[in-house]
Amino acid sequence: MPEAASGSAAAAGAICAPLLALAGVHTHIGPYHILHGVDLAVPRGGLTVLLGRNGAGKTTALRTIMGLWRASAGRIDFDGRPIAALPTSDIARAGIAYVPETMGIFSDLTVRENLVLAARQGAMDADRLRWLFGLFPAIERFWQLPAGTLSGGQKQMLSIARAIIEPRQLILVDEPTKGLAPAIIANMVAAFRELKATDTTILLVEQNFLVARALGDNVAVMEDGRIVHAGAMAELAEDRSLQQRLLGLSLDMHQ
Ligand SMILES: Nc1ncnc2c1ncn2[C@@H]1O[C@H](COP(=O)(O)OP(=O)(O)OP(=O)(O)O)[C@@H](O)[C@H]1O
Repeated sequence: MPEAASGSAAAAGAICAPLLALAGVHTHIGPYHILHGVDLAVPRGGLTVLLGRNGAGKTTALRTIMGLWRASAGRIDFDGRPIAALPTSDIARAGIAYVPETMGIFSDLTVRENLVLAARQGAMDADRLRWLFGLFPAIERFWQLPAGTLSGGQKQMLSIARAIIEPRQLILVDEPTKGLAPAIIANMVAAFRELKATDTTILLVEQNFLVARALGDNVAVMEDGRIVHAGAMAELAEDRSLQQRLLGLSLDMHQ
């Protein structure tokens, strides 16, 4: 192959390289072997949904990416750099934010204080804040109230706002719609759509298949600590027998 052609092929490969790639990742929690060789590629831009039944290992995968559990084997690359051995603080500094299912907000502090603490320099950019208020109006409305007084949906929105108070390359979000009323879920979907329109790549654990289908560009399905399916969301959304096989879903039940 002529040199110029092989150079441009390499350049194309670099452009298409996933933002986050897990290869053969195992995680043990104490004596328990939870992840059994996870291979997962999260493309740059867009939203990848991680689906799977309860206990499949989705939360463990997010926590392992974030360095909150240590991978016992395998490789995790973010933006072309190995991160599996880095402390969580360095992984966050590299540009990954994590919104745990437990949300991690401080109930006794005000909404404002929760956001100030999440900003790296302790100072919030005014334009960014205005954009966040547009995304989640409740944040502005309850600015001076203790976060503990917010509703479940508002707390969830605050926890996402904390993750994106500064631009991030990748956010990992664990079941943000769990237990929320349909109207609040619709707000959440709208906010994720807007977030998708920015440069942020999103890896979303989501059990609500309608939400997953509405937001996902790509999907990966976990079972027993492994990825058993990965591909375009459109393909899974159109294939009921694949849904049934992978997720035990009857889509009609979810509409
Ligand atoms: N701290 C822990 N100690 C022991 N086992 C754990 C711990 N955390 C998770 N597990 C086990 O690891 C497995 C995967 O759990 P994980 O929370 O990652 O699954 P999940 O797919 O996120 O499920 P869910 O939707 O129920 O949260 C489960 O069998 C769970 O019981």
